[in-house]
Amino acid sequence: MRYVIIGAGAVGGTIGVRLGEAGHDVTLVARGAHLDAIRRRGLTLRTPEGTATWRGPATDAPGEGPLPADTVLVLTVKSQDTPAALAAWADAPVAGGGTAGERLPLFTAQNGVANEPAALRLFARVHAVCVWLPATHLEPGVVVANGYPHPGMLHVGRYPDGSDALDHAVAADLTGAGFVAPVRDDVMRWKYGKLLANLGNGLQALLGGDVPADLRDRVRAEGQAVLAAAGIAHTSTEEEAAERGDRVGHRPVDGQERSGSSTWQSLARSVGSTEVDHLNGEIVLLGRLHGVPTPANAAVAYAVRRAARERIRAGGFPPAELAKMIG
Ligand SMILES: NC(=O)C1=CN([C@@H]2O[C@H](COP(=O)(O)OP(=O)(O)OC[C@H]3O[C@@H](n4cnc5c(N)ncnc54)[C@H](OP(=O)(O)O)[C@@H]3O)[C@@H](O)[C@H]2O)C=CC1
Ligand SMILES: CC(C)(CO)C(=O)C(=O)O
Repeated sequence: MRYVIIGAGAVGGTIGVRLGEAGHDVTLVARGAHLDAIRRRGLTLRTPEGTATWRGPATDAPGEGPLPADTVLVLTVKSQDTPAALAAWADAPVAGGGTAGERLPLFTAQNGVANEPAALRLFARVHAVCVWLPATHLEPGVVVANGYPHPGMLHVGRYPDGSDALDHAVAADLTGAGFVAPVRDDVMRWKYGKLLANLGNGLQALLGGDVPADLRDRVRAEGQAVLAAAGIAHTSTEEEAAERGDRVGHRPVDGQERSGSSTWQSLARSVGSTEVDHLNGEIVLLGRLHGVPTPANAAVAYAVRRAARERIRAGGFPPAELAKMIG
């Protein structure tokens, strides 16, 4: 199998470099200064165990020629970038006829739960990955992965449910590349559990440092109430933690702990958008559909959107204003 990693940032860069180091055929998809840096100097992955630099094909779009029929596409852009990335790759021709959307499998290794239905509009074969992988991408050409002793846990399964031989084959490749990669028949249950964990991302991005427990508990309690009202199954914090055990911890890299959540990193890099509408915003959407009020998640989503628009750097949003909004 050949892997095309669409969005070789923190998560995609870690997965791509580790698969490449394990001997797999990997192409990285990136854009802008990050793509330029990868083309010039390779992609450098810094981990608690040392630094590796991957040198191989990097692109920003499918080429003119057809994609090999054994290509596996792995989508690792932030959720707000999913529609454009899917559109760019769905109609790419595949060797032997047909398009990527018709023939190639697409694995969504992302947070949130809206990427899979979006992918299924354009790709017939969608697999979901629940990603526990603490990584950071702040500098072009460089990714830092703090996971230890494994770089991360990647639950793999068919969307919307079930699992097949390809899930097992991809999980085996990920395991060979150092990840903990269980195959799940109910991968979306894991992803909804992860969604609850990620409701703290926006708060962490706004305030920096550790999220105050009372604020984190408020957004999670709303999330739990909404999922219960919607009848959506999710893993519990205890089940998640037991599964990860001591396999997915983290350590400093070159003396530095991980700086902040993936949402924090979007503000820190001032990219102008964040994933918040697919995290806290997903709870707001489900709350509106099922008649459950979600004022705390709505306030966090609003504040993160404002911070991204006004390019307020991560951790710089006025805490008093936030506390007033959340109430
Ligand atoms: N970081 C983490 O520790 C974790 C992240 N996740 C999830 O993983 C997913 C990816 O997050 P993360 O790796 O942090 O994100 P990053 O921003 O680090 O990486 C995504 C990369 O994709 C690039 N990109 C976006 N759209 C395109 C496109 N159309 N073509 C080419 N490149 C593109 C981005 O470029 P640009 O910089 O220009 O936007 C960026 O370099 C998210 O859903 C996140 O929530 C899950 C667990 C942990
Ligand atoms: C939970 C965490 C921090 C790492 O897996 C994450 O999902 C994120 O930063 O988005």
